[in-house]
Amino acid sequence: MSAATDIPVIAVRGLTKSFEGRKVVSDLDLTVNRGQIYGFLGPNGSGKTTTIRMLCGLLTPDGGSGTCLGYDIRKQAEAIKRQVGYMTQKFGLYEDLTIRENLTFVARVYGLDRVKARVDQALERLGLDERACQLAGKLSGGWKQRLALAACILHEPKLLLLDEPTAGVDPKARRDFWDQIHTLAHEGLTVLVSTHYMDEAERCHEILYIAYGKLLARGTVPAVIAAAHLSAWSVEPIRGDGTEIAALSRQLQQRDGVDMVAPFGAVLHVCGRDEAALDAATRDERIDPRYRWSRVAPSLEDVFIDLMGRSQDNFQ
Ligand SMILES: Nc1ncnc2c1ncn2[C@@H]1O[C@H](COP(=O)(O)OP(=O)(O)OP(=O)(O)O)[C@@H](O)[C@H]1O
Repeated sequence: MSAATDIPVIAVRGLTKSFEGRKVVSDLDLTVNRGQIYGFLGPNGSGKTTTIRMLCGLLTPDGGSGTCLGYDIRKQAEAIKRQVGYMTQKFGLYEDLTIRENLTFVARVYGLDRVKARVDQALERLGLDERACQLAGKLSGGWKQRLALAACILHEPKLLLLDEPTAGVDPKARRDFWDQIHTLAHEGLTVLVSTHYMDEAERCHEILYIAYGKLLARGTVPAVIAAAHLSAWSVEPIRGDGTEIAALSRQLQQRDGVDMVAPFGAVLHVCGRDEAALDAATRDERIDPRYRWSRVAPSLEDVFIDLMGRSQDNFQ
């Protein structure tokens, strides 16, 4: 049976997985549409990799059901694996083989047909053709990731599951990598990508924020920010050596009405879910001449820090 095109690429309900008696993914519902880029965000250990592995048939869920590419995630794992490109955090390339040799090797290991044509196409799609003869071991981190992505699309998957593909890669290379992801999405590929970088989150069509195994927020970046109902102030020290701002941060964290305090360089962001309570809680400090307080729009990072704090409270 082949996957129908009008149904969601991923449609799962109630996904649950425990390790050693501890729930790491809890009752997760997820629907993903074709040609879109979904960013999977959340603190370390929140269950992103586990979810990705359940979706592509590498791990069987303890509970829940659904389909990936039209195939049952419990019963048709092999069919799913054939149509999914999965890029793990660590790609095992052969350093003493060239880019082309690496791709040819991967194509042969997976028993693909038309090896040369597939490798040529992957090289071209990812702009690797001019470097095809370079040794993989001599590539920068960004180019290595691009090679890993090329290896993932050799079998022409319909869905890419990318697990922190740009961890440790410099900003320019990350931007280039994201341009590639967008090109692939334009060509019809659906992408679910986990990341810890806010700038990458902002390049997704939708983001999914997961903490302690629970999906806490999803939607476009503006929708996720709006749904958090956060009010925010930024606090800038006018004079002093910066030690006061650390003390101020500690003081404000204790106050009712202040839900989140986070430093961004020399500036402090102070947020609350109840605007009146936040304003009341910070009234005295806002007239302190050592600081300049300005009302700001909450950033995605503010929202994530707040969500993380809240989920931690629920978890403990
Ligand atoms: N095979 C396993 N056996 C036991 N525990 C596991 C196993 N795989 C994952 N875990 C645990 O499950 C939790 C969730 O891990 P997971 O890798 O899914 O999180 P993550 O959100 O991808 O984290 P990160 O952002 O650090 O990659 C972690 O506490 C991890 O230690």
